[in-house]
Amino acid sequence: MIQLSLQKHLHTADGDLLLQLDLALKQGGFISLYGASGTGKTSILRMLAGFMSPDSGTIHVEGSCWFDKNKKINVSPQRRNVGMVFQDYALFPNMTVRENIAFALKRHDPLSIVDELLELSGLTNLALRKPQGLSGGQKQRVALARAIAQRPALLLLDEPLSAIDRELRRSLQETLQEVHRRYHLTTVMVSHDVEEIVRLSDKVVHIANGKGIQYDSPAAFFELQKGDVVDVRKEGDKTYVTVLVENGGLSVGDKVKFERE
Ligand SMILES: Nc1ncnc2c1ncn2[C@@H]1O[C@H](COP(=O)(O)OP(=O)(O)OP(=O)(O)O)[C@@H](O)[C@H]1O
Repeated sequence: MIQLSLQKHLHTADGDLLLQLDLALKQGGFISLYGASGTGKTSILRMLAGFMSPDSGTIHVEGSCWFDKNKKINVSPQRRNVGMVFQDYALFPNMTVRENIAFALKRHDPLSIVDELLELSGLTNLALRKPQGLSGGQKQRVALARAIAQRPALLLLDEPLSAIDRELRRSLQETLQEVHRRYHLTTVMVSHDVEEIVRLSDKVVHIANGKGIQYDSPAAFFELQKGDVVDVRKEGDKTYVTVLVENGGLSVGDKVKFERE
């Protein structure tokens, strides 16, 4: 269980904003943060990772306290056991794909984990390449595999797929789904993409006016029903339409499926 109660004054372009967030996230859950630009979504991830200090509040992750303002506890980012994937994949340029992933292993971890992740991410044939020889989507797969290799208590994804074109994004979403199914990593993702949120997450938190409101069904939050168009996107001369074909909405995977026409 992950429990947070955070308060932070943000200095936004429109003046000061008090961000207040109370959240409980069950182990293995996948939650998405959704909201307009500048509402503090990335700041929430940074506070979870330890790169930004809340003004007050607490963060507890699976029984350990990472932050408690009153008790003056603020565990460093290195000791928080967080995996992160951001839009700009920060890979080590001088290491191969395999080495980039292996770098995240803990000391006694078997190297077979790297092979498993290479296979899961469709990177086996690229294992010996350096990052400069990879496409954006492939680099993002490496970043994801590396984040998973450390088997973090919390996986933080900040619009990890937004710089990637439609086709690749779809296949990366499938990889993310598979990762989540296999490793049960508690995941918090920032996304503006309704389709992505409904497909991947089991809860959504809408951040607006400094407050976060949690909804148990992303499909219901977006007021989607069977047959509704979730997303229309033009890419080159093709138009992709995503439709919700089953209304159930409480979880992704078996219950919510998508089709393209
Ligand atoms: N350390 C800080 N202290 C106070 N305010 C900050 C700090 N860091 C960032 N901010 C401000 O917080 C606001 C929210 O930024 P943040 O990146 O969290 O929003 P966001 O919801 O992720 O936006 P986007 O969707 O555009 O990525 C911004 O106006 C930013 O300038």
